[in-house]
Amino acid sequence: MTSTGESCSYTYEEYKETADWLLTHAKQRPKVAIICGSGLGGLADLLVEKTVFPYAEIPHFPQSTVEGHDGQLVFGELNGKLCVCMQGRFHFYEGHSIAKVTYPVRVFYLLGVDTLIVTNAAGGLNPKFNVGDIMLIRDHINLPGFAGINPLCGQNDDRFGSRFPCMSDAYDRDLLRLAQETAQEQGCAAFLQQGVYCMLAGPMYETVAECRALRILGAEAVGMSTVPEVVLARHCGLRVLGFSLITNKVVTDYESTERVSHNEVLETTRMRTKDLQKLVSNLLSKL
Ligand SMILES: O=P(O)(O)O[C@H]1O[C@H](CO)[C@@H](O)[C@H]1O
Ligand SMILES: Nc1nc2[nH]cnc2c(=O)[nH]1
Repeated sequence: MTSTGESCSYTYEEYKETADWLLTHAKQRPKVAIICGSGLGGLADLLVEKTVFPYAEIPHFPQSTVEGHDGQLVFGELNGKLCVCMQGRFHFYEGHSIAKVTYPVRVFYLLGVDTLIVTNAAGGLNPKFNVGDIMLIRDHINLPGFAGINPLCGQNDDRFGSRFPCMSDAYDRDLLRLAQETAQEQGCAAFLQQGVYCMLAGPMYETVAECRALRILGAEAVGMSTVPEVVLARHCGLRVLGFSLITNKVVTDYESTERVSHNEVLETTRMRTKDLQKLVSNLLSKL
């Protein structure tokens, strides 16, 4: 890893060393990678024939520091599909560089993964959304990217992807359709939404004025993750499907007495995690 001032990047060889270590130690060769959001790591517990690697044991792997993110990589089978699950993701606000936050994505690519499923906990900006809704991510707004915090900044490595990747197709339309169909079949269409996720660096939640501004920008859910991983996944050609669990409604009114907290966020994930797990698991059987 090289680090100059605020920027930091990994070499191709470092990603390769991690991938080769995992290929040596794991029996499975997954095609699907799943990143579990805050309080949503239970999905990885459903895998069978598991091989579990605490992040601390994996060469070059970063460490999780946030409650609700366990910090282990789980290989196994879910509903007939070989998967690798990140039980705990990395966030920029934890002090990780953006290269660290996204490190696992290139490792997944080198493992032979072709599809990335991302999940997160997010605040609902769209007034039609309810707490407990599952929002399929149709698109995102990379707000830190507007300010130059982007995992693709720096020298491009053509072995991963091109200098100027397209992002107008960031979220795979076929996978979105499949997720909708699956939700209909399992009877959870009533709380399924679709919308635009906006990433802010965090770790503070938003002010009233910020929430109002985000709505004007077209954001429908807000969180502190996901976008960097998706950008890097698209750079190396992975198909992406994303789910935001709406854990709270953002405050857009100065008279409101509601105060969001991470406890509230984790409580909502507990209420809806089984539905989300079922949705991902049912969908996997169709891939
Ligand atoms: O995006 P995930 O990791 O699911 O978690 C979301 O919830 C946490 C805040 O409660 C932040 O980490 C935010 O990004
Ligand atoms: N930024 C942000 N992240 C969240 N994660 C869960 N809820 C929220 C929220 O309201 N705002």
